[in-house]
Amino acid sequence: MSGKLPQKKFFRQRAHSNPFSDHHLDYPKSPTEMDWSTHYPAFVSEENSSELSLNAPIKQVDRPLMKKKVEFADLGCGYGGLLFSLSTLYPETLMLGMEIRVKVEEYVREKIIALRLQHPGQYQNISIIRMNVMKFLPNFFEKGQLSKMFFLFPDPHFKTRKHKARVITNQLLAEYAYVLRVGGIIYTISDVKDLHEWMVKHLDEHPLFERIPDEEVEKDPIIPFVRTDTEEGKKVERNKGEKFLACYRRIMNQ
Ligand SMILES: C[S@@+](CC[C@H](N)C(=O)[O-])C[C@H]1O[C@@H](n2cnc3c(N)ncnc32)[C@H](O)[C@@H]1O
Repeated sequence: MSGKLPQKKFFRQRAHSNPFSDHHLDYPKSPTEMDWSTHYPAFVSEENSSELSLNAPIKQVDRPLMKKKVEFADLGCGYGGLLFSLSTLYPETLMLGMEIRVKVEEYVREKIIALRLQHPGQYQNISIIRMNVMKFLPNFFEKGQLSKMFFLFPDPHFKTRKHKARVITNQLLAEYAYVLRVGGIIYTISDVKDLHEWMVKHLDEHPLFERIPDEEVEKDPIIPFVRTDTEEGKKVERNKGEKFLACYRRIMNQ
């Protein structure tokens, strides 16, 4: 491994991947079966070595214990701009990008490896998984595990018959509410007003989310990165497009 950053031009893939087709994705049967040690080797717990020491009682260790659990999830992370920015800002928080396109996932994975080599000790807290966020989320995360979920410039799926492929729907919100802890935040942003209004409508209607007032949202230190640090956000900036932001807090069951 040279530590050379991957070039995006070799990892291009057509913009849309059908979330309903069979992608032959690997996913754990449940969160306890997920091995995070290969994703975040610097966060593997020292307790594993004592488990394996000669004097320790013999015990089946399926997968290494981790010091931390993933807390931030970027759903449909694309080329990973947000992860790379937040990584050094919150070095002790584990973050995961989730992306359905093979080449795009490969690009982010290679970039993480290269950055870890270039900057020893850094970028250890970010990783990526190729997955369909519409299908297997509760297989990866326990109830209330996540503190932040990002839906940044999701695919708009303009046509009415394609709306079911949007990543915010009533059914999916129930899953997001399950993996997001009470007090956790969903961040949504889009340059497509119709999609923004669709996300706001669904989140407003859901009993487990409440909208965070704009004045409060603007005080959140993550917001500038949400607006400008993803590849899509940069593209909208270049084209002088408008960006519509809406953030929601997970609330308790009434
Ligand atoms: C318009 S791009 C935005 C990427 C990134 N969030 C950004 O702001 O640059 C939407 C991304 O979501 C991914 N995506 C769409 N549906 C998905 C799904 N069901 N599961 C995982 N990723 C998905 C697409 O492959 C694409 O990379």
